[in-house]
Amino acid sequence: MKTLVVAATKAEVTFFYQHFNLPEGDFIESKNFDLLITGVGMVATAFSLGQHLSPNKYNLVVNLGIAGCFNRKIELGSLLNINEDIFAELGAENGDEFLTITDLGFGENRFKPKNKRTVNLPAVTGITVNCVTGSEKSINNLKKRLNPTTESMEGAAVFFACKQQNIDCLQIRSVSNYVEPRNKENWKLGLAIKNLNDWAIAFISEMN
Ligand SMILES: O=C(O)c1cccc(C(=O)CC[C@H]2O[C@@H](n3cnc4c(=O)[nH]cnc43)[C@H](O)[C@@H]2O)c1
Repeated sequence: MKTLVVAATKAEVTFFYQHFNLPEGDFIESKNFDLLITGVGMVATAFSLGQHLSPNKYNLVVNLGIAGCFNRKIELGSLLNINEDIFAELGAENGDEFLTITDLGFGENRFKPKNKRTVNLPAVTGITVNCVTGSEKSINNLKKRLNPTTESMEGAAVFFACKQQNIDCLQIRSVSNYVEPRNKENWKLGLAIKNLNDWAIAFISEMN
C-alpha cells in the first residue's frame, strides 16, 4: 500500500519534485509514493481523484497546498493541519439565510477525515470555495456562519473522495495570504511554498 500525495498545481510542490527527482507529469508513480496534480478547484480535484484513487492501492492521501487565512494572528508562511473542511457554498439562499445541503436533506457539507497519524501542526477548520473570497461582506458572512481559519479551493473535495473510498487523509496547508479584498502583492507565495515543501519532503522521507 502506498501514499498518494495530491496538490492542485505543480508550482505548489515544485521543491518536492526536485528533491525526489520526479519526472514531469500530472500523475507520477514512484516506489514509495505517487503524486497527483489535480488542477485548481473542487471539480477538477474530484474528477482527478475519481480517476486515480483506489483503496486497493493507497492507504493514505496527503493533500498539500497553499491557503488563504481568516485569522491575522497566524503568520503568513505558517503550516496548518486542516482536520475539518466544509463546502462553504453548497446549499441554497433563502433571503439572507443560508441553507446547507444538509439542511436541504441532500447530504453532507462538513468532513472530518479518517486519520491514524499524529501531525505536530496546529489543527484548524478550513472551508472550500469555488470563488476566492474577496469582499468584507463575504468575509464577515463566512466568519459568522462557519468560523473558518483557512480557505482553499480543493480541501473538502479531497476529504469527500477519501471518505467515499474509506482512505485515511491528511490536509496540510501553508498560509500564503490573508482572506481580504484581492491584492496579490500582499501574498507570501514563495515563503508558503518553501515551508510546505520542506514539511512534505520531511514527512514522506520519514515514512519510508
Ligand atoms: O501566482 C503564482 O505564482 C502561483 C504559484 C503557485 C500557486 C498559485 C495559486 O494561486 C494556487 C491556487 C491555489 O491556492 C489556494 N488558495 C490560496 N489562497 C487562497 C484563498 O485566499 N482562497 C482560496 N484558495 C486559495 C487554492 O486552493 C488554489 O488551488 C499561484
